[in-house]
Amino acid sequence: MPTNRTFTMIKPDAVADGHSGAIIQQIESAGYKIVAIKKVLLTKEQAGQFYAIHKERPFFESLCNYMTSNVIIPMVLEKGNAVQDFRTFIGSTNPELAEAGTIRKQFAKSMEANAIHGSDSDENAEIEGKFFFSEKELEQRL
Ligand SMILES: Nc1ncnc2c1ncn2[C@@H]1O[C@H](COP(=O)(O)OP(=O)(O)OP(=O)(O)O)[C@@H](O)[C@H]1O
Repeated sequence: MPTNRTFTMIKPDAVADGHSGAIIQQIESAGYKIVAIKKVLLTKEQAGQFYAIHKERPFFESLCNYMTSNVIIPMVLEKGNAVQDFRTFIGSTNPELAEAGTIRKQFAKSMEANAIHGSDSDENAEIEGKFFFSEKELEQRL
């Protein structure tokens, strides 16, 4: 059964460029409630763990370097049909292909530095949320 939560993180480029406030405002305006939020500087090891599924890909090392280049802002969000709707809301991984008005169309710089992450399934949303937040932090009722 689909849950109503997804996991996102504002990536280092968007934080460094001062876009985190605008992105959070758009997320809230689109109807997502913020269940949990923090600011984190990942270690290389943590970035490698988070993106372990990509470890054989040619961009893996560069991705881990990028993800540790500045702080990120991980969040757990709540809304009906959260996972699928949020993927549409942020737009394509490649910003050149992202629809007008999406977060990536507005703020992404490249395929790698693409401003924001969104979980691709309910199962991954739960795993990724627990990567950054304790059970207690995720208990919040909105
Ligand atoms: N070909 C590539 N070159 C460089 N970086 C890439 C490439 N493909 C993916 N990435 C980076 O790895 C991340 C994870 O890739 P994935 O295919 O899971 O994309 P996604 O599901 O759209 O992104 P995310 O999981 O961050 O929401 C991308 O968001 C991007 O930062």
